[in-house]
Amino acid sequence: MKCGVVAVLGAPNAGKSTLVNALVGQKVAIVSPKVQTTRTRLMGIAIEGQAQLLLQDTPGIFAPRRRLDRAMVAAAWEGATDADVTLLLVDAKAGLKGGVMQVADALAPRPGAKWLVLNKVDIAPKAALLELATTLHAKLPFAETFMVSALSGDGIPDLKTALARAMPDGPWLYPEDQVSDATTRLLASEITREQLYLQLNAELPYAAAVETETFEDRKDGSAAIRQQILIERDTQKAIILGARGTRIKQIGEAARLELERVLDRRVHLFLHVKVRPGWADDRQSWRDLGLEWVE
Ligand SMILES: Nc1nc2c(ncn2[C@@H]2O[C@H](COP(=O)(O)OP(=O)(O)OP(=O)(O)O)[C@@H](O)[C@H]2O)c(=O)[nH]1
Repeated sequence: MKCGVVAVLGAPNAGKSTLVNALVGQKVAIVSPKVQTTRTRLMGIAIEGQAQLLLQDTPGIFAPRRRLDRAMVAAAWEGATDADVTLLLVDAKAGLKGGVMQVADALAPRPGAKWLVLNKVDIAPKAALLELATTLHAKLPFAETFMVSALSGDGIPDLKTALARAMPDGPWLYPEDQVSDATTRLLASEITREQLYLQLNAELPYAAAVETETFEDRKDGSAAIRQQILIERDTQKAIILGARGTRIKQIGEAARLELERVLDRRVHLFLHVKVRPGWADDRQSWRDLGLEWVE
């Protein structure tokens, strides 16, 4: 038996969550076209032959400003500390944009094997791939290089096989059927948060948090889930609710359908929007949300 940790690092929007989902073979991390969607540290668990891969999905690395942003950066590096293999995931279409070189610099002194994974080959021009790989290899001696599309699954089986081979010998740390270390409650919060990112414009999703208050198993096999959407101001509440509540209804409906797909059961979802000024700077709010506080 083999078991080890794979950290996935990269600039915001490189496709880290999409890659973890592709390797696990099902959705464990939420994905959106907006940067810095990933807020909590999450581990996806994949199995390949005799090997169990513990995949550390990390928030995108960028220059931290707010406390919440600093927490994300801290979580990213923590995820990479004990990794047997660290993947530097690069959006091949965006190339070196978005701070890729800074991530590579910071990665250099870290222990463990470092592999380069160029993602989004489905939309990146072929010529750019080779050039990008050459530039990054000049910067850091990566032991392996892969070209994949986390979205279409192209190249993913090869990467997974290679990762399995690189894992150290040892017993599996999680049961065979476990796909992530997130609680069902946290997953439920994340799925609603994903809809906020997909359905709300501009900065609003970044000012919001989702807390699952109750998760009730009903006799008929369905789940009743009550969640609070925390935001900072009344004006934001009006936007999330929409005219006659149409927006929140759409958010709830889409989140419910996704929850039913992921949990494989019927779901009743009750959303409540609550204004909590300054929640992002409040220690107790963080604890309620399952986030680790950073000074
Ligand atoms: N065309 C294409 N799009 C991709 C691919 N992988 C990811 N994406 C898209 O890129 C966007 C960002 O993907 P995420 O997986 O959320 O990226 P992330 O690196 O986790 O982002 P952060 O949360 O900002 O750290 C989403 O719209 C994905 O659908 C790919 O292989 N091809």
